[in-house]
Amino acid sequence: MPTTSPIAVVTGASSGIGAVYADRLAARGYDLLLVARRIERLRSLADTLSEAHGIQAGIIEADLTEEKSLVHIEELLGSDERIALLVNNAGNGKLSSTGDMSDADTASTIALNVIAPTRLTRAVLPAFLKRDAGAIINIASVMAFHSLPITTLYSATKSYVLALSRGLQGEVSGTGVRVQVVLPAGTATEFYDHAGIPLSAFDPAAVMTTENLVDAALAGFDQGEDVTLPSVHNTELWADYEQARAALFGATQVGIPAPRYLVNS
Ligand SMILES: NC(=O)C1=CN([C@@H]2O[C@H](COP(=O)(O)OP(=O)(O)OC[C@H]3O[C@@H](n4cnc5c(N)ncnc54)[C@H](OP(=O)(O)O)[C@@H]3O)[C@@H](O)[C@H]2O)C=CC1
Ligand SMILES: N[C@@H](C=O)C(=O)O
Repeated sequence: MPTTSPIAVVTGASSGIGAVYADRLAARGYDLLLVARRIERLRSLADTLSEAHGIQAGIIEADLTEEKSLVHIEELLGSDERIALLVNNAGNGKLSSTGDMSDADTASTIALNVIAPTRLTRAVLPAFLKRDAGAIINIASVMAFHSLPITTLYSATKSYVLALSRGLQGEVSGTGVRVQVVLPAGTATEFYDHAGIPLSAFDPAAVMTTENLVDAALAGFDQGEDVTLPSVHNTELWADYEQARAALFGATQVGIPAPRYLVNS
């Protein structure tokens, strides 16, 4: 039976953070469009959630590093007026030095973590702005502002997601459209099955359960946060970071070289 419930599109919904987002959004009454490559997982999750929450759950088998998949999802995002929320969650990352990464892994991580959320955001934003309603949740990472020798490329892609989200927040300011960027720290998911370093290598005390992560991220969304750091207890740290960032930017706008660089004049 056709419904008028809002639809949440969740990429990377076949496991981990995306699968929990799907459950929580279903519990909030969203119909779902679940996107990933493992169709059997999507089908099982969709059946479970529609049964448990009485919602309609659609599934789309898509490799978001492939053009034809992106075009298909873009067309949906731009045309289905029931779509009210896009969760750009799908992502991967090999934890290795840049030189040790294969060309295929390098391309895959940039395509999935950078190109896909950009394309899907650009597909849905005009419709959200036209309706003056809608929300985009981008899943970045704390690695967006911290690089290690084994996370260089991954950190760069997540830094892009953070910067993209912050810029979008400025673009939609004053409208009914919201953009939230979530920066999880280590979270117990299958991410590490493909990352090259097992989850067991991390301090368990520093790793959050997926349920706690998503529940905290949605609490941040409900509180109207633009930037949500689920594991950071001291909110002043982000405020200080942003204040320092703005001050540094202001200090760049002087038009003359700093004295320490006038060494040959
Ligand atoms: N786990 C952690 O410690 C942290 C994770 N994150 C981020 O959280 C997000 C979710 O990751 P997480 O849940 O941890 O890991 P998972 O590996 O459990 O989930 C990744 C999801 O992305 C999907 N995906 C992977 N490749 C593709 C592709 N080519 N096309 C479409 N979908 C794809 C996977 O589905 P399928 O394989 O079926 O396609 C899966 O559903 C990622 O963006 C990650 O960077 C951020 C900080 C910490
Ligand atoms: N996925 C994790 C890799 O280090 C993270 O983003 O924290």
